Amino acid sequence: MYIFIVNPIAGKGQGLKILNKLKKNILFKQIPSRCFITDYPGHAELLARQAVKMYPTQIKSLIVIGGDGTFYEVLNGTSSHRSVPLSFIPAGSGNDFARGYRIKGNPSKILKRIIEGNSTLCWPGSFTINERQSQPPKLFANSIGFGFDAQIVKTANQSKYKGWLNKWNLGTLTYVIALIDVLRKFKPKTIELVIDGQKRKLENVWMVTISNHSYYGGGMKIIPNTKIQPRVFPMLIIKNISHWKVLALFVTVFWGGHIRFKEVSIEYISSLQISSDSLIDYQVDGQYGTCYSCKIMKQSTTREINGTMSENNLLEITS
Ligand SMILES: Nc1ncnc2c1ncn2[C@@H]1O[C@H](COP(=O)(O)OP(=O)(O)OP(=O)(O)O)[C@@H](O)[C@H]1O
Repeated sequence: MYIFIVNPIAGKGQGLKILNKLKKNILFKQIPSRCFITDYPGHAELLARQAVKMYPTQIKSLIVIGGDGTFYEVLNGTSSHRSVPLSFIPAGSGNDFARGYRIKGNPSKILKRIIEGNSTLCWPGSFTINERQSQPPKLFANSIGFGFDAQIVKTANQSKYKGWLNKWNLGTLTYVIALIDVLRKFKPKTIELVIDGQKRKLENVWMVTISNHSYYGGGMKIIPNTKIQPRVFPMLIIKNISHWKVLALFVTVFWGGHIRFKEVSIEYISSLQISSDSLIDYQVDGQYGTCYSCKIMKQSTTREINGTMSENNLLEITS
């Protein structure tokens, strides 16, 4: 059984268009399938949870047609059924997950690879906001970021120009405009970090971002040449930098040149706790929120991602 969870409004209506096209595809007609359409934000998580309960052993792949936000919801909705393979047919405006996991080609080609069983392993990150111990940690597939990038996501998501630019396939420009807007008023923070058990207090911090793969904000190479690894992920910190230099730095993010700036550091870690006396803005897989503290861990359990270009092509095992 192939389960499709479709966000009809992803990419300004691309989600539904792709599903309707796929329904005419001969391969689609040959496979046992059920399609579920999301009606509201958060619905994909609920649908995914219900689908894995309804078909506990029969799901060959749970296929998301949508953007990174929908994939994030499905990843979390299936977190207690990690043996269920996931697939992603990108229909969103950003599609960083597809870039990071080399899910390329048109939807029919991706569906063919899904059915053929081409797959890659993914180790999602987990995070807990404000140490809410009563709630289980949530998962992220792409990145979690605190500070400047979170404010950019908030501004971009609330903007009127996002929808308009997405229509013209200019999703990345949304983030560039939002960046300039946020830059004018942004104030760096003092934060406390506990990195793999080691405490650090950092002043004048612009952003702290952890990413499971290289891409971010609709194609920016935030941590270039990231190898997806089972036990660690890269953390990027930007601090002690002038407003003007941030602008120059973000121009170079598109080819990964920003990592040469002395204000940028990258280290590979497996756990991080971040806290501050005042509210910290965060974004997780493009969804915005605020917190006083957050605990992030690299998950040791895998998810199988179907429809990628070749098996384990991204993997570098570290011991
Ligand atoms: N029927 C719906 N109406 C309104 N919002 C919805 C609906 N279905 C899903 N959503 C919400 O839409 C948001 C955006 O979806 P998604 O991320 O899939 O697309 P996108 O923003 O176009 O792509 P990307 O995240 O890759 O830029 C998600 O947070 C999701 O919860």
